[in-house]
Amino acid sequence: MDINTRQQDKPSFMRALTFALRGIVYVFHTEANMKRHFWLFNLLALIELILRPPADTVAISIFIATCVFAAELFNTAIELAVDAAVNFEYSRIAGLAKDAASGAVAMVCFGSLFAAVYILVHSTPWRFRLFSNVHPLSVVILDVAIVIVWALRFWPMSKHPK
Ligand SMILES: Nc1ncnc2c1ncn2[C@@H]1O[C@H](COP(=O)(O)OP(=O)(O)OP(=O)(O)O)[C@@H](O)[C@H]1O
Repeated sequence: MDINTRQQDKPSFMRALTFALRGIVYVFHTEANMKRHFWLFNLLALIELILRPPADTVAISIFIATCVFAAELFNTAIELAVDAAVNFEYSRIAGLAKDAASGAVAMVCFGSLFAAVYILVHSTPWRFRLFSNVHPLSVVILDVAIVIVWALRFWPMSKHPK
């Protein structure tokens, strides 16, 4: 079956968005590393809600977190494509392709550690600001990001067409 047949009644932007969301939800449900990234994102959000850095720092940290999610999505896409291409047979090149894809995720995670250290240093002196009204825009950004990421993580996984 043509993969576009099922959703041709929707406008192309909505169709593309539906496919993208389906891919994200699939990876959140199936990849152990993506679930780890999800909990690390929650830890980051909680620390930022407590230390309350300025909104520009929060926005950049959320962007970096989405880069980690995106890297894991690319990694999974490459793994699936490689498995489909070699039909789960052993292939040295297939193995190398998967190693390189995992390396990309490791690189982004490594880079994000520097950002985490920067945020922690930048937020000194550390004060417990969870219930304060310091930097209210930071709270708005974090709340919106948390709601979106939780929705993507726990959205029910749809069945893929064969
Ligand atoms: N078809 C294959 N041929 C040769 N080596 C492979 C093949 N499939 C996987 N490998 C090797 O096993 C490793 C793990 O592959 P696997 O598909 O299990 O990924 P994974 O454990 O889900 O990785 P990740 O933790 O990055 O999601 C690869 O990095 C590669 O070195």
